[in-house]
Amino acid sequence: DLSSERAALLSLRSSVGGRTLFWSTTQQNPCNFSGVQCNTAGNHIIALHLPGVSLSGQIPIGIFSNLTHLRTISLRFNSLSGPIPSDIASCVDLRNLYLQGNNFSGHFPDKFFSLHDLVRLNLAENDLSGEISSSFNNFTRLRTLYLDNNKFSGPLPELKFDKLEQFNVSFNNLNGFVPKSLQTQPKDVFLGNDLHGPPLDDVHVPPAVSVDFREKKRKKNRLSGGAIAGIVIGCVLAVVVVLLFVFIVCRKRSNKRRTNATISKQRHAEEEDVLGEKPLTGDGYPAAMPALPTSSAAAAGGVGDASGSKKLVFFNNSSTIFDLEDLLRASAEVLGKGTFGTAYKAVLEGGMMVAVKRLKDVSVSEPEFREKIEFVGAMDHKNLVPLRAYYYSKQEKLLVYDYMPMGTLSALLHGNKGGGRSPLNWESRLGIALGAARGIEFIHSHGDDVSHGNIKSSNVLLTKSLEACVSDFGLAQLMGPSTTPNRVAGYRAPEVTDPRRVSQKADVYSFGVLVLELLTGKPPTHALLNEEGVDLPRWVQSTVKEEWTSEVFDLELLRYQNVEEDMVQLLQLAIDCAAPYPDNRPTMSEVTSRIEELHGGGLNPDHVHGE
Ligand SMILES: Nc1ncnc2c1ncn2[C@@H]1O[C@H](COP(=O)(O)OP(=O)(O)OP(=O)(O)O)[C@@H](O)[C@H]1O
Repeated sequence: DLSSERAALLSLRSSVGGRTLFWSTTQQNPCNFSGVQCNTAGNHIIALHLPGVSLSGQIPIGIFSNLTHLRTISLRFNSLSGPIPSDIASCVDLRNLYLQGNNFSGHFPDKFFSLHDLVRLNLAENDLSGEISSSFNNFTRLRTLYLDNNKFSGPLPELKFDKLEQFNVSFNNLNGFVPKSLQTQPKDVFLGNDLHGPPLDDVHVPPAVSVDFREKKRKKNRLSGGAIAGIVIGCVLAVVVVLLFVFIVCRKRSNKRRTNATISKQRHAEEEDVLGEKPLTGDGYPAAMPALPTSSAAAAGGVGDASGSKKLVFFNNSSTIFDLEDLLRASAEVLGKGTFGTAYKAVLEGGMMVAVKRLKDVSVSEPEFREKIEFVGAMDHKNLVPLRAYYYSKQEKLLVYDYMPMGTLSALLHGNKGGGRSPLNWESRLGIALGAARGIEFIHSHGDDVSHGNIKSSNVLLTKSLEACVSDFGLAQLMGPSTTPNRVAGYRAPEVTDPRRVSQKADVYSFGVLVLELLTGKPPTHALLNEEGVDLPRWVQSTVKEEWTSEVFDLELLRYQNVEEDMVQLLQLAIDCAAPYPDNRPTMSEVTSRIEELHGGGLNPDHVHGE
């Protein structure tokens, strides 16, 4: 008897913000609906979950007319009997109705056809009877329609749902032909009826067609003489280029060895840590870029251009040029220590701000470093943090990025939730997901083997207008095998064993976890210092199962009306991205276009402001 459990229910309800009446499926006590009364607080409940809790008997009339804000009703796998309560029709916002696995009988109530927002309807495994009405077409947003294993009879009407994803009418007493609109469904969903026509009848393919097809395929696979010649010439040229490169590198090395022999002593004395490790001040910040070298010290070693002086090397896309001395004169503060070294914010004399990353443990040779960093610097996209310049000397490797004033997504999501922090609204979160997706897609567009390798919320930085920019691209490949990125455990795809070799599909997995983090407001395992976090993909899967409900979403998001459907779609995309098998994950360009659809189609300015 639920009324005797009221205290437990109340405490459960308050733990989820007073909006969800949730009865755990592990609840063993048999209970029924007699004596359940809803007070005014009940009016705010938006989801009623009572799956598999041995509810039996008929649901008394009037329960649902007191719960008119319900969006989800789940009474699956109980022993409820009698007609489907018609007062469910008073829940005008209803999206999900799961009554599967009970003994409901009688007709599907006509009153329900006014529930225009219904998205998931699961009536499978009951004793429902009567004809399937063409009024089901009123559910224009329907994605799931499960009517299987009932006693529905008569013909199947034309059912046209633009967004239908799940459909099943098998094992009823239906007869006649499968209507045209449903002929694209798989055979299984119609079995166990007296139905005819495609897809139930096999379609015979004449052999001539398949022969033609094979012939075409063979032709397609054959290479023309010109193409073969092109490939041979290309290969020869590639070999010549490689040999030339090896020759130049060898010559350079032998020259360098000779020069080193004469000046090495003097250089070793002078060449020093450009920045030096200066002790931090009491509040954790040094007053300026530590240990500024004089220009003569700077000139003593390192990069060496034609004139022999140390220089910052700028990339083409940089509009503002400053030199190493300007940078070293700048006032600076530590932004944080990452896997690859320490990041500083430097304010140059004119007021320009840059973020300087001082790399440690670079394992690759100088030419390899330059080649890799030039590749990174050439990446120019509005959703990547621009790498403006780099500096290379034996002792010191610096990377100069644009400074991103709003900091990281991680800090914004999990930073101080107390006063002074403005919550991220739905529009911003969707925009951030889209920006990050576009940035990663751009990286992937440079070749099948080009990936980011370290996607996480602390590597997504934000502009003042909350535009997302992905950072740290290409750094993992510069480091030795002992450098393992910090706090990535929760983001790393299960198949990744070497953090320096992360496939594009593994980036997609990490991106999926990042989107789950955006939607749930929860950090994944070990994403934050000293915090456990959760295995986000598993947690979301276990909470959501088949029931698309609001419970997984960040409480801050629940205040936004009418975007739940979009949130559910983004959640589904994130779950797809975090599929355990890489082949089941979408590509980044598929991901981007799915988010673009939501961004373009779903966002109504009226919906993004709170209640
Ligand atoms: N371009 C930037 N603009 C503003 N802040 C930045 C910038 N780059 C880094 N930061 C800040 O510096 C901190 C340290 O960054 P860094 O990239 O070195 O480490 P991380 O992202 O925390 O970890 P990892 O190195 O494993 O990716 C970040 O948390 C961020 O707050």
